[in-house]
Amino acid sequence: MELYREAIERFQRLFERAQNTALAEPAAMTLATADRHGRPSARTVLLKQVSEAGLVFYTNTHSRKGRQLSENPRAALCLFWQPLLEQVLIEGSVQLVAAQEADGYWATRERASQLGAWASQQSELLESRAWLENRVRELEARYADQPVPRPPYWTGYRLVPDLIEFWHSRPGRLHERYRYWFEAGAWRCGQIQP
Ligand SMILES: Cc1cc2nc3c(=O)[nH]c(=O)nc-3n(C[C@H](O)[C@H](O)[C@H](O)COP(=O)(O)O)c2cc1C
Ligand SMILES: Cc1ncc(COP(=O)(O)O)c(C=O)c1O
Repeated sequence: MELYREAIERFQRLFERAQNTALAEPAAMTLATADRHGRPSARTVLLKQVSEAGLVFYTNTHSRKGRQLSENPRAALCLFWQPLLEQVLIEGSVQLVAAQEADGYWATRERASQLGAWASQQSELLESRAWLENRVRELEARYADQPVPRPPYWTGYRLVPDLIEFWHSRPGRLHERYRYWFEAGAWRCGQIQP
């Protein structure tokens, strides 16, 4: 676990550096999932928490990614912080966060985003923008003067890493790659050819 702790701390230090750049969304990460047949898909999500317990993002469990994760609870993340010329790849298994933890994060979200989570059946076909806007108006009326509760289908996922790779750009494409991975009951690490 010492190597794992080292990898997470290394990630946290890099993430802090990324947050001190001019990047608009340093927490943006590409999340790759696959369905039960192994057919992959990818999209951007925001990293909301990172610790030795894993990396947390929030989304709709009925979305395409949510359905894929229920069929196949493994995922991969890719973060590229251009001003730092640093890339991090993370792979692992994914689990739902505890309801209390999701409630805690939900409470910090902007009210408009909370209503948006109720309004949108994420990843389903949309008949028209007007329909969606009307739904938001209805929800505004329904929850007027009261907190917006967390929808049962909106929660967090925690990716528990079994591979973390740090990539740093170097001249001649001779990049530095340093990989930590879990194998046969132990964490290992080593450099990888560019
Ligand atoms: C910078 C950025 C951050 C995003 N963050 C999230 C997020 O944290 N959660 C989320 O559900 N969608 C987020 N999205 C939207 C997703 O990329 C995606 O469109 C949505 O989750 C539906 O994906 P799916 O149909 O593959 O499930 C973000 C998009 C961008 C461009
Ligand atoms: C649909 C959706 N859900 C969730 C998020 C991220 O969470 P939050 O809105 O709480 O920052 C985003 C960020 O872009 C998003 O587009």
